Amino acid sequence: MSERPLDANSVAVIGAGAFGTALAVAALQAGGPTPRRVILLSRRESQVEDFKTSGRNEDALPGIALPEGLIVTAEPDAIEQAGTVLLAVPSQAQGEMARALLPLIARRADVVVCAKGLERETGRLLTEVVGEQLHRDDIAVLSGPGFAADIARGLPTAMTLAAASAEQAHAIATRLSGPTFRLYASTDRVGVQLGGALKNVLAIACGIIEGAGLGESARAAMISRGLAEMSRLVTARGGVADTVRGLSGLGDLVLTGTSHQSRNLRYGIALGRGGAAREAAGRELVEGALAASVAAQDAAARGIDMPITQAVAAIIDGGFDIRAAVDALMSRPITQE
Ligand SMILES: NC(=O)c1ccc[n+]([C@@H]2O[C@H](COP(=O)([O-])OP(=O)(O)OC[C@H]3O[C@@H](n4cnc5c(N)ncnc54)[C@H](O)[C@@H]3O)[C@@H](O)[C@H]2O)c1
Ligand SMILES: O=P(O)(O)OC[C@H](O)CO
Repeated sequence: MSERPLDANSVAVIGAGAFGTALAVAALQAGGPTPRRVILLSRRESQVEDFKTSGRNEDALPGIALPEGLIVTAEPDAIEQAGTVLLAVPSQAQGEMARALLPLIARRADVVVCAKGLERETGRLLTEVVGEQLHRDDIAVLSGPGFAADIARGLPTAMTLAAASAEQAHAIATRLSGPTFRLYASTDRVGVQLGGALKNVLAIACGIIEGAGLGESARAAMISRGLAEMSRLVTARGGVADTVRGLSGLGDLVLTGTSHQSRNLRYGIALGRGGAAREAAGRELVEGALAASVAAQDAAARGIDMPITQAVAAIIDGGFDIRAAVDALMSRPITQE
């Protein structure tokens, strides 16, 4: 890690996809009257050139003009003095990205995971994966309901920032909150991350229900019972059950499970209409399709009942068709709510 002095007013966003670009816009606006230095690190020089000529990131956020003052670069050295580092690459790239940037990230910088998922091979939380690479145990996480396009357009959005201590969570949340982007502080990194990973799986289930024409009552049942599953895994992994009722659980599940802006929902709709799992995602990132099987395996290993997550995983793996999955869910023994 870099020993250089920190610039507390500087924010580096790693990954110039939809969410990274939106967070860079929010971070710039969060500065208020104090000029902020916000660096958006892309891995593609062509994207940097496009931004310089058009003032947009047309690949990631089509039609949205980005504010002046944003520094978009493909030069990793540019992040060296950043006081806050937001890792906005997909879940499975978080560890490798942290390893690559280790020499550049300042030792005292706040590092924030901004992806929703679990490590595919192990089921570990992304804060653990990144922490291992950076030799730290104080990696924070940002999660909750917020579409990148809404955030970048300046529509009102609220999300959760969870960190190892209440002081750190409050400091980062305050630093990144602005006129239209509001962060709530939490110390439940387990609950917040499991909420983000599992709501994607449950949004796929909502999509399957919609695509297969199973009705809105089924979707409401799925959201409630999905939340119950989420709560069981959160508790078993040492998180706080109440967290699932907040922005990172219920809030994000309602958003992702009902809005056609969601890639996870659209993927589920394609599956529900009979599409093959391999083709349903197209070229889009569908985090829930990666998280479903690892969450299902984790639940099974812990002896936790997560029938919806298990059904989604089995449908994606081709082990279950939708009719069989519905029959299996509806014929389970009657239990207490
Ligand atoms: N898009 C949203 O509305 C939104 C909102 C909240 C959270 N998220 C989360 O943010 C994460 C990123 O999503 P996104 O929507 O920005 O995706 P995206 O596909 O728009 O962008 C991903 C970016 O990461 C880069 N990237 C991909 N693989 C990489 C690798 N191996 N190494 C380095 N860079 C790599 C890509 O070039 C791209 O710029 C996901 O975990 C998602 O769940 C997204
Ligand atoms: O497009 P999705 O399904 O990845 O959802 C984006 C965000 O996670 C919504 O909060």
